[in-house]
Amino acid sequence: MSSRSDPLLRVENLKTQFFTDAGTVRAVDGISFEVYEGEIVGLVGESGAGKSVASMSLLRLVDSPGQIVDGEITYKGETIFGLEEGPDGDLHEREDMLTNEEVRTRIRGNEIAVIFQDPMESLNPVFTVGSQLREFIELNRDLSSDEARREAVDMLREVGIPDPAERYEEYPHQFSGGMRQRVLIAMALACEPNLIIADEPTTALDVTVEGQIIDLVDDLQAKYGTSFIWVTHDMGVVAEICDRVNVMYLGEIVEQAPVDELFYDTKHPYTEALLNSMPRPDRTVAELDPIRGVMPEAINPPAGCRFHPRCPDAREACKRIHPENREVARADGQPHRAACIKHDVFGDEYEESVPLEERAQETAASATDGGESEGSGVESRSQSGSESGNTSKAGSQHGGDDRE
Ligand SMILES: Nc1ncnc2c1ncn2[C@@H]1O[C@H](COP(=O)(O)OP(=O)(O)OP(=O)(O)O)[C@@H](O)[C@H]1O
Ligand code: NI
Repeated sequence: MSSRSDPLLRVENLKTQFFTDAGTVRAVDGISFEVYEGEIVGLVGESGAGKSVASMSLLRLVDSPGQIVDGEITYKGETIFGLEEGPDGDLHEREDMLTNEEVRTRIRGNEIAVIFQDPMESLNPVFTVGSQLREFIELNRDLSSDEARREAVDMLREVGIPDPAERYEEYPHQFSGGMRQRVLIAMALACEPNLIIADEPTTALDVTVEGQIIDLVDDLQAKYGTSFIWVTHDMGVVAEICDRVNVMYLGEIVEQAPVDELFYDTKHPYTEALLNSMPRPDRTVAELDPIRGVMPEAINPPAGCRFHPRCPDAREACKRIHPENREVARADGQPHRAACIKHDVFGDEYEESVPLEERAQETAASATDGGESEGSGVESRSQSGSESGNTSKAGSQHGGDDRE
């Protein structure tokens, strides 16, 4: 991995929302992360966590009713997205922000390419695979048609398509799912981008083919030094391919660490739960421990820590303190960040707080007792008026609607 100079891509406090009839969906709610040259950065989390919306936001590909409402996206020092406060006090797009035209012609494809889960959405069924690849190269790379054709065949070979000159003449439906995904990788690589965003590119494939594609990406990454953002819900894939990982939950990054750290020194209970629910060769299916409950809607996230209703470690304080992401450890000179108040850097409110599970049991016990006291509930109420950590608006807006 390259040295930690300037990151290739820097995302700061990115927020993307959908304005729907049912309300505002806070799909991406203040995430920050970096991608350095030559590294594969994972974006992992359950369905609905905001991984795809985050990825699309990076290229300003979010469609109405969606909109990036805050934050900054910088690529090689250029502002893909940025806001500043105007004289009227409102936020405006910054002057140095690239225009739509600039993003489309200079950034997309050439600098940052995208690979999606479903290749059929990106390939046109009525043209041959080769002609589509050739045209793409021709358009983006100032090559003659013949040169582009040669390049296209080379690229097909490069991504492991056997008999590339013959397969060049075939249509997308004549390719298997794995082969089509290889074509998309060829297309993404064709303009020699510095960064490829891959959104669950192997999810629809069977495990063997998935493994082959991952090996291919690993090889190509080593050869071309391309950086990747790899979106997946699968911790196994993360372990295989990523250098650093961002774990997303309900629009937020709750843990951020180099991959080995994430697995062997897990700092966030959600990451822990994801790891425990992952099939592993050393465990039987019966030992799998699915994450309890389902992720709530991004339209009305729980107050406090968004994971607290499902968290085995949750305490009373977790219901009201919305923890931002803080550095809780360092690994090989890199930060290990987590958004969980059980860590010392968040102070001792967690330590002093009553575990939620215990409280529930006590309340149940005192109820059957005839309820002679309010039990530990009293204690929790005396802790009101918190000051720390409440930077989020979520707390006040949705306070208490998740109590029961
Ligand atoms: N066009 C849209 N209109 C309204 N809400 C949307 C739209 N697109 C996405 N969302 C919402 O944004 C949130 C994040 O969705 P996103 O697709 O980013 O999740 P994801 O992590 O990629 O999940 P998956 O693993 O299923 O792909 C979800 O609550 C989703 O319902
Ligand atoms: Ni997605």
